[in-house]
Amino acid sequence: MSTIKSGFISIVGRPNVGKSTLLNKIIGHKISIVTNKAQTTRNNIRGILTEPEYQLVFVDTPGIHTSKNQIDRFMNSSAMRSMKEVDVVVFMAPADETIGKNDLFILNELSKKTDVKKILVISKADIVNKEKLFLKANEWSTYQDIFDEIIIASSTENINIDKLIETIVGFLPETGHYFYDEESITDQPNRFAIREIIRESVLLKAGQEVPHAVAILIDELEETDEEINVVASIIVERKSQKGIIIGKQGKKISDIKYKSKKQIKELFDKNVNLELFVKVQENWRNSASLIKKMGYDKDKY
Ligand SMILES: Nc1nc2c(ncn2[C@@H]2O[C@H](COP(=O)(O)OP(=O)(O)OP(=O)(O)O)[C@@H](O)[C@H]2O)c(=O)[nH]1
Repeated sequence: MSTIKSGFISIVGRPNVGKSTLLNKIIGHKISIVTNKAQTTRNNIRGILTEPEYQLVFVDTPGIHTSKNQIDRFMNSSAMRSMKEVDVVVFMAPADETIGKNDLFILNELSKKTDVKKILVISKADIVNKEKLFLKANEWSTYQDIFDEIIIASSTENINIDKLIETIVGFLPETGHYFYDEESITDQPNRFAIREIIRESVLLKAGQEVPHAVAILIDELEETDEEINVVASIIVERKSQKGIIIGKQGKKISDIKYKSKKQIKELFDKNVNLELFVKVQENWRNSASLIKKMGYDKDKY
């Protein structure tokens, strides 16, 4: 039986090189955008591609993906950190532009990363002729040692996109599990976002005291034009953790509820009714490192 491969990927590069277009192409209709409001202290999840054999979780690298004055923001340490926390970095540079100082800056940073796989995508291959493409590939070959793979691709013409996906999958670890269950990311992005908000509130309010092995299950979710009704369970591994999350006279759980409600309200701009339960389920997932990998790093708080 084959083992599931899964991991985190970020797509980096100067503005306008085609990062969003590539991501949309890869994710297709499966895109599940979680708004910025839902994710304040860690990498944003931009989209997830789930297949029986693998799951690719694309995360935002703040300042590299969307910023106009990209280099300034790239310098900020959270962008640097987020590059460390992924398994694969896809660096994009367009076939029709010269290698600029911004590229060189990112290249220099990439060259220092030994713990991630790096793929160079020479993008927009469709807009230059073969001769120019050859010259461009040649130009980039100076930097080939930095990369584990170089792929010439076009998102709009669907050139080498499958090859890119295959390459990414090849670089991912065999984890044997998905990070996100498929149901929650395909047709129910709201459920996904709410779950993330609650999880974040739990970790902010009780993260120091409970190991980061907390799972959130949305038991009920009803949405009308005016309001959202949510019933959710916070799953912990041990009884003692349940006590910590509930807190003295229910103080902590009520803080968690208040914070979650506020954020869900902001996100959807509707009234929110939220019921939270804390349940113990031993060894629900025996992997604190997995949680850390998903960005719940207490060092960030
Ligand atoms: N011809 C061609 N155009 C492309 C391709 N990929 C992207 N583009 C175009 O390039 C422009 C920029 O693409 P985006 O995907 O927005 O680039 P980005 O890197 O996400 O840009 P920022 O959000 O500013 O960082 C758009 O006009 C796209 O249509 C491609 O493969 N071929």
